[in-house]
Amino acid sequence: MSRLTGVGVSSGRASGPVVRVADSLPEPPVTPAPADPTAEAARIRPAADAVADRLFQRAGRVEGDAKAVLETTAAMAIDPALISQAEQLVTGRSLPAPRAVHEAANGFADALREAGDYLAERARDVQDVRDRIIAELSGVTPPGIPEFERPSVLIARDLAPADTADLDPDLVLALVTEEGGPTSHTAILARALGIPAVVAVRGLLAVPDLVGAVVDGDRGSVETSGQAVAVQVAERAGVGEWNGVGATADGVPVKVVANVGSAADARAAVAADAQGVGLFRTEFCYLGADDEPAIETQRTAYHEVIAPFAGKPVIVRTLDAGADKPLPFLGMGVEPNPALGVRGLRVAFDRPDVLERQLEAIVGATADSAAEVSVMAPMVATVDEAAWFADRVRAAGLPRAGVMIEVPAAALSAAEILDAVDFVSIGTNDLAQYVFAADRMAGALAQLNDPWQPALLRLIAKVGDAGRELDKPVGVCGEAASDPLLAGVLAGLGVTSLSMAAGAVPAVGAALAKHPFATFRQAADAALSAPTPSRAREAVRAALD
Ligand SMILES: C=C(OP(=O)(O)O)C(=O)O
Ligand SMILES: [Mg+2]
Repeated sequence: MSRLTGVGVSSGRASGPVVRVADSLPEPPVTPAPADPTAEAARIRPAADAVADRLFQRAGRVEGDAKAVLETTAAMAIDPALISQAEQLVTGRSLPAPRAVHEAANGFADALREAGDYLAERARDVQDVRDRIIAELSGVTPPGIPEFERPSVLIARDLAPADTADLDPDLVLALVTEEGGPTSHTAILARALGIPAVVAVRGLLAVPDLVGAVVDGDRGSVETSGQAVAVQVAERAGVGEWNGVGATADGVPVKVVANVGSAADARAAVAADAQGVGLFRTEFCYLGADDEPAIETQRTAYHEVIAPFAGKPVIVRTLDAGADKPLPFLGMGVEPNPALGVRGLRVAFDRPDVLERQLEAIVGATADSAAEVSVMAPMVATVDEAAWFADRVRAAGLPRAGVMIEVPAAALSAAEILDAVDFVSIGTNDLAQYVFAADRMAGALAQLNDPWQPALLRLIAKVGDAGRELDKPVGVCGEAASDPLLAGVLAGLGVTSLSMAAGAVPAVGAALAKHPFATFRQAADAALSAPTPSRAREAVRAALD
């Protein structure tokens, strides 16, 4: 046995035989040039249609988040822009169809990667669609998860949502990936299934004769073996039952709400019984647009997302763009250090007109729905910025204004900021990045971006204390909220709502219902005084056992 380490992103221990997900297809060659480029180009659309049909068929057999994931991937496969670009590469540059799809899709994936953060993770989905269409064109089996014959540990470079959407949880003992980080799809999926997972395990795929593995999601370790390893499931968290009302066992309310970015996400959130929306990322409405979308276009797009939540809270986040998530119409130059540059609310200081038009569209979408809409700003650093934003929101006629706490300075001024706004929501993805000076997308720094880092939890505690003092809501809408073991800790730290991908909603709701509030307070104290993330996890497990 040899021991590898990575970042534990879902608790528990399990061991068993290994099933390895095939890597991406090899890069298709640039030659030979097709004899009839028009006929070659005409092969692309039917291949994309066939891929989409299969994904839609799979979507028809499942519900909720899995359905939304498969439908979104299917829609990506038949994206007219992707298909027509690939067709043009065949007719214009005489590339074989598989190569043309490869290049066109890579262009899209690069644009998403440049868009940074959350959108960068979508690049993986485009690659997945690319490989499916290429496999269809080439008549080979698409890469992805092979059929499981028995319960196994799934090993992969990284996992795409469409690979795993309809995975049978009874057959997957644990997930281990060489790439990915605490906010990756693998992490979200494993927590939703209640199975252990370790990501960013460097050297995993280079292990020769990997037959069995022992996975420890708490310690972030994987023992690999060339021999068969018996199936054993120790401390599998399981998902448990949830009645749809977020509360501790003794009835202290902690709202369990969803992160959404599209109408499909909103449908998945409703299907998962989310109590509302804690983060609506509106960037999607602007993506790929050369010009700023008209107010009416925005209003319609927002309405589609907000409307399903009649009588429920929906927090709409204003545009989170900048040099790291560039939008052509903002005309922002290249910055040497974009994560620290003019991004989020900072863009609105230069372009208040863009914010004003967005607020007008949100007011319209709110009027068209029966949801309880609030608005919040990303990337706020000071009390003055928070007050500036709240003034504009109220002047636009919206009843509730909040800000995200994702810059350490804002966490340290939480009480003063909460005084100026109606609520705050902690963005743990960025807060971790800025507290540890560690790019959230850098796999090599995944351990620093672990939300169990005690230094991060101490900052969250400061914000929770401020919320209690001022009796105002404090949410968490970063990926930390989707970890069921961490959920109770966050509640104990004073967090009053947790917002996450729809798939994580039932597991988090069930975890909150397992213990009374006082137990979560004790667990939170134990996590705060732990020296390392793995010791924090162990201490919390002990407190909750
Ligand atoms: C929720 C967050 O915002 P985003 O992931 O969109 O940057 C965060 O930073 O935690
Ligand atoms: Mg953020």
